Amino acid sequence: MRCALIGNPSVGKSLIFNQLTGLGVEVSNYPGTTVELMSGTLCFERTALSIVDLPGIYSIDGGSAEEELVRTHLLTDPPDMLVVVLDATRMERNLYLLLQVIEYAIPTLVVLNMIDEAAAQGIVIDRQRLSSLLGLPVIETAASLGKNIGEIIPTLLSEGRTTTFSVPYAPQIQAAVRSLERFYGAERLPALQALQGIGASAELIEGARTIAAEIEARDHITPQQIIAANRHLAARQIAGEVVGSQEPDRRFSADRLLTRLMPGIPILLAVLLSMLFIVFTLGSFLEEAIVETFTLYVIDPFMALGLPPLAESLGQAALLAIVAGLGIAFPFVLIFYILLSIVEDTGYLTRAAFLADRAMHGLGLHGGAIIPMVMAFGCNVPAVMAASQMRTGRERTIAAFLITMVPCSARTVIITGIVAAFVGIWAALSIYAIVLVLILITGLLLARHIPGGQYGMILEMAPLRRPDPVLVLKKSWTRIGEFLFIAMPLLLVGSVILGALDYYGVTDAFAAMVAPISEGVLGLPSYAATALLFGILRKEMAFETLAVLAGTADLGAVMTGIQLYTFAVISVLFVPCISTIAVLWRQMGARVTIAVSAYTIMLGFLIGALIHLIAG
Ligand SMILES: Nc1nc2c(ncn2[C@@H]2O[C@H](COP(=O)(O)OP(=O)(O)OP(=O)(O)O)[C@@H](O)[C@H]2O)c(=O)[nH]1
Ligand SMILES: [Mg+2]
Repeated sequence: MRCALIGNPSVGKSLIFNQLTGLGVEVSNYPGTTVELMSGTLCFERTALSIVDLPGIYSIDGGSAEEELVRTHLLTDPPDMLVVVLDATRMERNLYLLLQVIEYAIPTLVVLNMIDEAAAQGIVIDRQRLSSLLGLPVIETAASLGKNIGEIIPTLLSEGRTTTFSVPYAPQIQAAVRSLERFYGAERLPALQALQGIGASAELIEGARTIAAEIEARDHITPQQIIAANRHLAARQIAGEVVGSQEPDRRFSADRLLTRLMPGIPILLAVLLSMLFIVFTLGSFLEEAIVETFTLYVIDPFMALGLPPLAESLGQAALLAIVAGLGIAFPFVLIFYILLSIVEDTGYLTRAAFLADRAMHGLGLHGGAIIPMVMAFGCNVPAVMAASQMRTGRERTIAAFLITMVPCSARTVIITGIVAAFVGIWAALSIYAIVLVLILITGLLLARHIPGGQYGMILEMAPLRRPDPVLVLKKSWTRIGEFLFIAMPLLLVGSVILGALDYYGVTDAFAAMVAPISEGVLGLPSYAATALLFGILRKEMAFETLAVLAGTADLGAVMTGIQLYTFAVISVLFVPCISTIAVLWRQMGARVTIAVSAYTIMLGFLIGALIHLIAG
């Protein structure tokens, strides 16, 4: 099934197209932005629908490049259905085009866009009346607010039809059309076009020219001018019947503030930053409290039991997993989910997604991914869980890769504890820059190479409202349950396995085995490899283990700045921590988890080796 968007310049076609298909077409407040055919696909109730964004035109019978393009498209390769987009603030001019388009007899839906702008200007349109005059379905939208965009495709498919209206042309035009039909066996539309000097059949045009010359000689006006005048009159009459006025809508509309680039983007940034700040500070506070209490009352007493070494090792690994899960991931998960439920229930999430949509498309994601992506700076675990709600496997995979690369708070501990403390603040910031660039590159590459279409996101803009605290807590709790009861057991198992490997000396053997790499290729002391391995358990354990193995907390005394920098970059990049791996496995499956782990290991070592090569 193929459909096309058609309308005057700057009525919002491309904006609608973007929202329907998820493709980035130039949207600008400048007429004539779209000068070629853009097509995209949309999946609606299991049928694929291709949509073409036609360039904006004022008339379909003129000679400009765009007009010819649109006309040829409709004649030679007609879409199955048409969406005619009208600017509700300029009905007469827009109806003029509509009246021409309906002569092509393609099933049509009329979209009255910019309905928000019309309301602001005090213009009201009698939608029902318009619909019955034209014999076509009509819906009202505000593309810039995402309003009713979700109605377009369902209405088009269920109600799109050809019109019952025809422009009352002057008698001499009707007579001319009839004789062209009779003598040349032409259809009505080609006959009308031939009278205006356009069309594919030279014979028909020749015949029409003779008739046109007669009309002009008699009436001192060309058929082309008569046809245009008749259409203008019809457009004016319809507009006169359906357009009314009311008090301009001067109500304060929060939506207008939130969904425009200005001040929408600054507001979005402020919201994201404050969410991040809350997740960070409250999360770290809870984390510290939980970890300290747990160490004091559980781990220390356990170690004091003096169990046999194997039991002690495995027990310790299990306890470490509980600390990692409950003490570190849990506080972030909890706070993130409460905040997420709040932005969702207020309705702000859809506005944020709407604003971020275009930027995220470049990375193969949708606007909705903005919140998980940003919150991953707090902790990757809830971000991965949030991303597993995405609709297509392609998006979930891309999101899994990108989210697990985002430097979470534990990785920030490494960056600040190792690099900012011993190398310098600019060096620390440069690690963030490296990681962000890698995330961008990864996103761009994945978006190009992961198969599967990019589908549009249809956002239903629920009204803004105050969230209900009870509902927010309930929702957060259900989501947290997933983490506690599904990811935690996996985390425990993984950790115990790592503990056993350590007990049987596998980790030391590993360090010895990779010594040529860690020393030769990365320029790191051999114990650094063991520290990196422990970083899998809890990211910042890479830092703590390194200090233990180096025998001092003053890392600057035992390793060079470059070594510390390399170590930090690798531990930030390579393999997400075991909690993240556990949720990845649970939510996205083994393949994605293995792919993400392999990719990040490779990336970490590659960048580490590069740094050593350049600076070491
Ligand atoms: N207020 C308001 N502005 C809108 C609406 N829809 C689109 N716009 C704005 O109108 C401008 C034109 O939108 P486009 O989507 O580029 O229009 P177009 O029809 O593709 O234009 P051409 O490609 O030039 O034919 C942009 O600045 C949009 O943000 C709407 O419903 N309300
Ligand atoms: Mg456009």
